[in-house]
Amino acid sequence: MYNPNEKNIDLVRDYFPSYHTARFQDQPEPNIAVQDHFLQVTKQHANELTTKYGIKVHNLRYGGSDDRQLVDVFYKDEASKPSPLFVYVHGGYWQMLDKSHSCSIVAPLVRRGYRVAVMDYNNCPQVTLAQLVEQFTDFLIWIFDYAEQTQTTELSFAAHSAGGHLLAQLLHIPALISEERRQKVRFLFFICGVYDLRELWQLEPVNPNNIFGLSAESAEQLSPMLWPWQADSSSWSGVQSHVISAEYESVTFIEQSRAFAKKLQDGGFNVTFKLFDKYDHFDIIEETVIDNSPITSYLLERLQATPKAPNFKNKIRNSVR
Ligand SMILES: N[C@@H](CC(=O)c1ccccc1NC=O)C(=O)O
Repeated sequence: MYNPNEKNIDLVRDYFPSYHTARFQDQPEPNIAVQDHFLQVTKQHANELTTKYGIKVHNLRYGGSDDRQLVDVFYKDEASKPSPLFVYVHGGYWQMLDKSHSCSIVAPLVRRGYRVAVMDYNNCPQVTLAQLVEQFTDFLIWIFDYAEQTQTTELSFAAHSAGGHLLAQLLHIPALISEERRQKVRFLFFICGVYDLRELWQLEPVNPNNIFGLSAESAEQLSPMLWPWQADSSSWSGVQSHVISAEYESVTFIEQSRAFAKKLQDGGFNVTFKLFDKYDHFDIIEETVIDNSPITSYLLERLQATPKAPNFKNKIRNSVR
């Protein structure tokens, strides 16, 4: 947990998920091997969507003109058929990875009738973290517009690592998303995220030359862990959040997820916390490509539960009157 008096020399290690894998222990540098493997297999998953599985894709743009404010929407039949939409936000400490490493989850969901939007964003230092967060909120507005235009029945989001920090914006910004739009949202999956920037922004290996453009003050302002969550949770009562962590993560990462879930819960949100055995920061995403892996089974079981009845609360209230 955040402790300004902590002089732990291993703090950097705590903020480098690759050091906590239990795989590749026969390699000279397991932390390098695990990241290389992640890049290689996730890229393969992306390539196979069109070449092996015949999944179609629309390449769209949510902002900018020649930068990375891009979204790929994957689908089986028609892009605008009434269907649920699932959005994936990748991680990479706001400075690495792109949508070509972010498609592992696509095939299992498209097979089940989902459209899956994989979004890209400008990384630091091209933008500061504050600018990136602003561009991410542009994306959120865009995706709700898109959902309306394409007969989306319901909307769910998953985000990995630094992407979880970005996704927290959805629940936070008052009036960003209207009541009516909020009712379209069903599930948020926060997978191995970071929610407190107070330590990490000061670590040179994580934030070299302060490419995030943060100060002590802005790091606090941009930390979901410190936001006043009570403010508008009632308008999100139809949304279920699942905060997920993994056994082979640092204690710091596991505790950030646990504490974030607690914050949401104390703020009145519907939330669960789950710690997956055996996964590390990377294979928990790699295995989303497998239909019956523990992580995909978990996601599908929740996504495929009975849809919520519209205005369910009102109906109950009316019936007891
Ligand atoms: N350099 C980091 C890499 C990293 O943090 C990372 C890699 C892929 C996906 C997410 C990551 N972390 C947070 O977004 C490490 O060694 O673990």
